[in-house]
Amino acid sequence: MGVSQIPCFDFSEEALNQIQEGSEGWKCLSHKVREACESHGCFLVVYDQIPAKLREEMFFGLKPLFQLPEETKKKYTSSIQFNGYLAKSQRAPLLAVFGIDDPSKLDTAEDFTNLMWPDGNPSFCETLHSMSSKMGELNRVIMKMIFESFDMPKHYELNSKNNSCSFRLMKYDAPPRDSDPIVAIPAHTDQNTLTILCEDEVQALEVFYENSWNQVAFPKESLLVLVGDALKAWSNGRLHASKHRVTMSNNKERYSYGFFGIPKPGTTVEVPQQLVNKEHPLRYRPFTFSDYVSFIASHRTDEALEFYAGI
Ligand SMILES: O=C(O)CCC(=O)C(=O)O
Ligand SMILES: [Fe+2]
Repeated sequence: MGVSQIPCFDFSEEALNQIQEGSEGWKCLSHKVREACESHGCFLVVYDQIPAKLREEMFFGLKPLFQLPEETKKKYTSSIQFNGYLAKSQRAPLLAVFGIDDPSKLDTAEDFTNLMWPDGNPSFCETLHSMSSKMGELNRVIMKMIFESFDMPKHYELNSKNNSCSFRLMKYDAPPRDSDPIVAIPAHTDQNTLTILCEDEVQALEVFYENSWNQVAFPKESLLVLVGDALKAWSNGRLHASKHRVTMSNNKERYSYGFFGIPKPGTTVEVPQQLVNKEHPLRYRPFTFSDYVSFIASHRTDEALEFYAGI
């Protein structure tokens, strides 16, 4: 296991205030972000615009949520693939997940919390709504930087209209005492565009680069950003989709949550003409994102993107 040398960028309010969108400083940071997406497929951002109190409230709210009876949790279903309540499974034996449809919309957050707590839970509803809005804003800035680094700001406008999100809340049970480490989510790439993750104090997330697994050490107030298959495909394979997994090795439970940027149902993922040339011949055929996700649901395979859309 290597020591984490994941690129880390300062996205603090103070740092971002010094660079206006479109300025030289902004372009320079956009370029570094793109380089990290090409070399590692992931990077850390120090992001103080999520107050420490909001982070605490999020973790504080997750515990009672996952303690609800299984019948209650199962009531949360969704028409979007991999959203809804996903109980522990053979593939992920310690993990339970809520994949929630875009809770940065207040009514979606309310529908979810009213279903889980029939008397309502306005404080957790507000926490979920605020956290997903703040992570959504960070996603917007990073996507904008990536598109600008390719000198394609117009494509950002087009893509942002078709972008939605899924917010995932995750709980990993503690492995039995004295057990060997347990792979709680096997190695995978995310299918979506960009994922932004936050974990509690139990460090268990690993990313694969330079031929080895590296545990992610989150600096204070940081989040991990990962490139997914849809963004890799859009970039004609220039950006690298980060392979990652979760390995639980202590007798402690773990909570994490993440913002998953996803193209809206029916959106086509297509390599723009500007990214195809002699050096970079077309690598992926256009595909409908939701069809790709349905394909994965029935054919879990390594290199799914190459298999499904590779030319
Ligand atoms: O729990 C984590 O930190 C990672 C979860 C993850 O990789 C996923 O949900 O795709
Ligand atoms: Fe993942």
